[in-house]
Amino acid sequence: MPPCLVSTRPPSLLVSCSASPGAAVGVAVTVRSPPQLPSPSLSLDSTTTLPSLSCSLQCSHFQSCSGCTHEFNLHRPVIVDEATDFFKNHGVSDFTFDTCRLYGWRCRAKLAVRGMSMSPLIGLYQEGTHNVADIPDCKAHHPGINAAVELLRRGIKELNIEPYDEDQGTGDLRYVQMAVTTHNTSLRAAERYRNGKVQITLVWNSRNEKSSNSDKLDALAKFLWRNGGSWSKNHHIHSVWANFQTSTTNVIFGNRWRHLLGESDFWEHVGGIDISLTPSSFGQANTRAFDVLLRKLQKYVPHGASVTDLYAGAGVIGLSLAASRNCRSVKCIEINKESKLSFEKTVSRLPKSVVSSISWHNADTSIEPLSWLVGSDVLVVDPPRKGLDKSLVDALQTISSVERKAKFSSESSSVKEKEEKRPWILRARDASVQIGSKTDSEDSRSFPRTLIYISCGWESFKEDCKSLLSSKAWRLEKAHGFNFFPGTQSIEVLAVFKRGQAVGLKKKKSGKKKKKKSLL
Ligand SMILES: C[S@@+](CC[C@H](N)C(=O)[O-])C[C@H]1O[C@@H](n2cnc3c(N)ncnc32)[C@H](O)[C@@H]1O
Repeated sequence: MPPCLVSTRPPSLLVSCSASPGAAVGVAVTVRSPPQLPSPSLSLDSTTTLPSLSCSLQCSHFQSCSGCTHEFNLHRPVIVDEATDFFKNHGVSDFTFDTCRLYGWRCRAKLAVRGMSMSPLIGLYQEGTHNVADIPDCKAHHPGINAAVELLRRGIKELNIEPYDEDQGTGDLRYVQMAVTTHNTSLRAAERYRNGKVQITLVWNSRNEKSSNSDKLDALAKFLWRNGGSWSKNHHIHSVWANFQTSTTNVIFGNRWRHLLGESDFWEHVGGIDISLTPSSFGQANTRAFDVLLRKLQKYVPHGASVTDLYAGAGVIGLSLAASRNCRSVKCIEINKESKLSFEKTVSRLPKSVVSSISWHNADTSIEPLSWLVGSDVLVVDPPRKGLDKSLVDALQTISSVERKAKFSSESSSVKEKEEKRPWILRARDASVQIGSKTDSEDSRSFPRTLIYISCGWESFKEDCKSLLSSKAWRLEKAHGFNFFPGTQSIEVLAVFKRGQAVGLKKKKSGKKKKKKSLL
């Protein structure tokens, strides 16, 4: 842990990290017991080093903006205590928590644009309203995002761009998506993060680039590029895109995307590989924390394993495993067809040494989930905040009995009969990409023995976890937390489940003494 300095901020005794928001530090903390707060009677001067931390946000937008809900102890959200207890109660007493970067961590942001052209508001909705809080000094944003927002603000004013009016459905600019790439190999590694470049997507209130206000879009894109693009003195813009949206719903993006200026390809480097992300595909907001998570995850996947990656987005997790663990096969399943292009580009940059059979399928995980699992050793799931689809939980709960039946039926019937009785046999699907030859050794009777659950929704994770454990089909083996969203009570969890029950639990009936010993 880094040393802490006592803040001079009255009236309560506050302790703040020695790292300033601009320093954007990364710290790894293993949580074993809650940190001790200093006793109120302790007399401290402004340089006293304490054994505990209370890193504070110090953001002028706190409370008016809904992005951050917690101002203090950024390094250790309160929910970590709950998570530690939860995992302990379920047999994992060595839950760890990586605090990662506390400030400037957000590399992807979707911001609403409202107000007037002379005084635009660019930020998040205030809690429970559709009033936009302007957040030019956001402490969570990568500094490149704040710089790009300021440039955009200037452009809106100078070019008389009309922010969107939700009530009337009028105006030009509805939202902006900012995504930072820190992957600049011409810089020394230590300088790359700080010098990240921003891909700006302007969500334009028109059907397409031929609409009546398209001249304004063109002018705004050129303004951004002239003042922040590769030829400008202050190069911090990577590229400018447009998305066209006229719907009156709250859906941010429409279906039409156009690359306007700058580089069309956007690359980042995480989990040991170069990844491509189009503005339309899912990307993790906290790039560095995601990298820490991926490197931890890799250790739980045996070399040469065959992996299914459900809720795969552009396949970043699966492809990082293909490269780091030399997987026999990697199968990625994702509902958003827009992620396919990013997946293909990422594959094109995988090291030549990767010989895995790799495929990406545009499909809904909740439909016949078992069909995706057959023949895999390891299943990785990374669902949205609401957690796993019910049909997938049901399938995972019954996986052992299905496997037993499949083995029994294959021993006692002909091949043809077997296939008719096995609805989970992998069916050919549309919109799939296959790279490398298909593995012919896929055992159609076996299912994953390891399940790696990555979660950004603590409440739904707890429910899914309890369902999996109650079925006795799975046991929890390891759990780690990551500070993906400092300033909030959300954490990212990586939980590793193994098939079957722990030896100690199976022997439950054979006496108290024995049970205690084997559970330790
Ligand atoms: C939290 S993101 C994870 C993406 C990816 N693992 C990554 O880290 O980049 C969840 C993904 O699940 C996808 N998704 C949501 N529901 C799905 C479903 N029923 N079937 C397949 N994919 C789904 C979303 O489109 C999104 O890309």
